[in-house]
Amino acid sequence: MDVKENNEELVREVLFTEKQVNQAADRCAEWLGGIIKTQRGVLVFYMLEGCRTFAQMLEKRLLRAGIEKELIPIRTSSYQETTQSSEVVNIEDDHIQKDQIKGKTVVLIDDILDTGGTMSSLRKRMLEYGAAKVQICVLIERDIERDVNIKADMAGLKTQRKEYLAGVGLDYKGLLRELPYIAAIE
Ligand SMILES: O=P(O)(O)OC[C@H]1O[C@H](OP(=O)(O)OP(=O)(O)O)[C@H](O)[C@@H]1O
Ligand code: HPA
Repeated sequence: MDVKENNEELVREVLFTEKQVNQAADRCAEWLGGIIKTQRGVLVFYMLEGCRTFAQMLEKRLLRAGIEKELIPIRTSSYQETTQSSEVVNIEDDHIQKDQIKGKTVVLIDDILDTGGTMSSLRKRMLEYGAAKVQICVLIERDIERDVNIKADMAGLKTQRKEYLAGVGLDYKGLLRELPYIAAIE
């Protein structure tokens, strides 16, 4: 794919290379595999759209380690085509059997933990459905002070950078999700 087709002219700086992203996915898959193997009936959810790529990376690694686990998608959206989080997080979870969640450990997977709005809404929702415990795993966590009290239990990568990020599923105004590395955009 040429640079133009990939919109790479929008990239200001590569923050994490493809190799670093793969190593981060290795660490997250190992963490997730540990939870799945040691706790019964763990439910694993991942957030569409951004986390599709990271979820596939995890699934591939779990399979390689001999762990077959369904990762269940939930569509969430708060940024739409902007770079600002809205106060309201839409969670589409009609397809999920809520009574299955009661008493279970739930793992929530996402590509990025930024303001924490998305994760805290989802965690609240899972606890309302009766989850015994909610664990959070993200590919990248912004290591910043946030209004919402939330932290990843496992973050493959961390950054204190403030710029909007793109790549490995993360989009910039609907673009750049396909980049194999994580870049600073603005
Ligand atoms: O910590 P936060 O500030 O809530 O941001 C994190 C969320 O924002 C992005 O999703 P978005 O709402 O843009 O939808 P998308 O996954 O379809 O890109 C990203 O994929 C996370 O789910
Ligand atoms: O920096 C970001 N990039 C892409 N999507 C996001 N969602 C929250 N923060 C970001």
